[in-house]
Amino acid sequence: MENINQKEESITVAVRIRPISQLELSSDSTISWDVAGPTTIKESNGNRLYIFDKVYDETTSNNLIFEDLCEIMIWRAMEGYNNCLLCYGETGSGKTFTMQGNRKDPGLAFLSIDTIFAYMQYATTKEFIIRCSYVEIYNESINDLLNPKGLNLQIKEDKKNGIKIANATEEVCHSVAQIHSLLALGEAHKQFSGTKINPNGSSSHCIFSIIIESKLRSSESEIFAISTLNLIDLAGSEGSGMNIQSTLASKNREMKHINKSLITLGTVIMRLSDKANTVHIPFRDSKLTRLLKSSLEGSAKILLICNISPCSQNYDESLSTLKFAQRAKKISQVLSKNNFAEGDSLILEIYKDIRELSLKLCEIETKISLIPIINDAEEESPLREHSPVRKEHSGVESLIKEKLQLQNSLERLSSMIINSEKLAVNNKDEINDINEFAEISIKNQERRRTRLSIMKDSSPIIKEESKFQEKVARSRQRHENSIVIKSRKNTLEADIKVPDISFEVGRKETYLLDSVDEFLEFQEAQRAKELNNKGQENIEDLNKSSLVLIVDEQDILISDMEGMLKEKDNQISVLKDELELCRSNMARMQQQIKVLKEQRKAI
Ligand SMILES: Nc1ncnc2c1ncn2[C@@H]1O[C@H](COP(=O)(O)OP(=O)(O)OP(=O)(O)O)[C@@H](O)[C@H]1O
Repeated sequence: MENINQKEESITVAVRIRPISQLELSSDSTISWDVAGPTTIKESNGNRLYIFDKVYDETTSNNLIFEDLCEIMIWRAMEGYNNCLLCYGETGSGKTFTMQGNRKDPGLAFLSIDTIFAYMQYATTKEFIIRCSYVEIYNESINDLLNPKGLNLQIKEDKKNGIKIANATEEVCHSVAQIHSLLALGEAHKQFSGTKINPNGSSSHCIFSIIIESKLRSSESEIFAISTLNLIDLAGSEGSGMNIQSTLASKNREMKHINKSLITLGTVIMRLSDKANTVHIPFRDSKLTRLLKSSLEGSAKILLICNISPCSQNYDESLSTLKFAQRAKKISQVLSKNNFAEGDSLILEIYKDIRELSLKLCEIETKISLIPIINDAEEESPLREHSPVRKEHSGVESLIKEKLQLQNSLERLSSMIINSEKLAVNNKDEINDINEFAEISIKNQERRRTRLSIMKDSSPIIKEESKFQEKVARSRQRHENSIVIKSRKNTLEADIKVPDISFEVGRKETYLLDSVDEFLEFQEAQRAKELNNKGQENIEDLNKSSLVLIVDEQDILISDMEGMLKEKDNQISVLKDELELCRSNMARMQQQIKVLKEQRKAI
């Protein structure tokens, strides 16, 4: 598969302005920031413009941000690339709303989970294992949000596994509802600051990690992919940017610790953004930066969403957030797919265990079937205790017990593996067990699947996935219709690999042919069939999805051009203002020169 990410990319940075609050409406606060285009934010009372990958105003929904920036992140994650979403901003700026949202507008974490499950239903050739962990960094201590006893967890660092949190709970999840309940459990264990600005504000950095493993469904295949999607809701950044010393002096210990992580993050970002920097990068100075080290160095694609308040009373902090965002934008990363050894894969380990247990189960079933059945007469016999059959029978109970245990273990192991069929059944269960959230989530998954099939030609990852699925479907079809020529005299046996994909599906088709000529003829016919299929496909593809894509692409192009036009208009108006200023300065200077000349004449 083409490696789409072996090029240098910068961190994706977006800015989101939250709506003005009731409290702010009733105060004498004014609006400080305007969105001047899809990528530009402007000071309301000034001419300063800041440009990012995306800028969102107060009317933007989480769903729109997700489709703009996160959907592709999930696709990458499903294909084995690490991703990290960070929400940054001062207290009350909307970080948690962006991550979690509400029932009407679910946040990026919930939409990510829905999309992961939609993808798993779409990718019919693969099987998956999903594991989740949820930790917070509070007062420079890492606590397990899924286990209240897991306090002050340590960071483990080794060359093979990279950076990990030792003993953090990792739950294997097989449904959306199960992940939702983990998020709710974590929420109940979080540290809250409860400030006046934001009564429900969080005072810790919260990291929700989803580890995604996938493997081709063919049982022989040992090819697997593994990736981590980190969703990070940072604590309020106030005081971590400007006036650090004065702010720190006036805050309590908790605040200092929050800031220690964020100030270190700021320093790390600043040094990484300076390409000429040769100074040491202090990743190890805080827990947050230690955990983010490998992501920032390129092991994960980073999406940074900087949240700001629109109000004048928060101007300094918003400006500080924008400057942080500008520095982050300068960081380039060279991304690569995870390269794990077989021993690191849970999915392969589970497959191995399933194979071993199935074998044992077979042996036990054979043993049980070989034990003669005691008939009633024998049971009644006074010699029954000494009967060899009876003796054998005493062992049957323990065999049946062992069989039941094996069956339970097998069931438990295979329930960890997710595939498209199991999900279809799961979704039905979730609908039956209806709650409002499950309904929203299932509708969401359906929508994502539709988008997935519309987007398949425009995303390199989806294109590969769908090309692959089409190939497998074709090869299966061919296998069913294949003519197996029976051996006659002078038989020639030839193993014909299905072109391109036999390696991936790990399957060979064996045809028995009578002569070399027949073999060559057969090959020719296969090739012709393939070409014919391709032609058909191209026409169908063109008819079906091209129109939708062309319209979609044109819409994006138009909105981008409108944004660029707005930006240019803004720049022109800034330049016009400057020209006007220059002209009036020039007129004033000419006037002064005239006066000076007259004065000189008079002298
Ligand atoms: N885009 C938005 N649309 C509607 N309400 C929003 C939006 N952004 C934020 N809010 C509301 O503003 C308030 C503060 O937002 P939120 O709790 O997300 O801030 P935060 O940055 O996470 O704060 P803290 O750092 O203290 O946890 C909440 O009541 C939230 O519902």
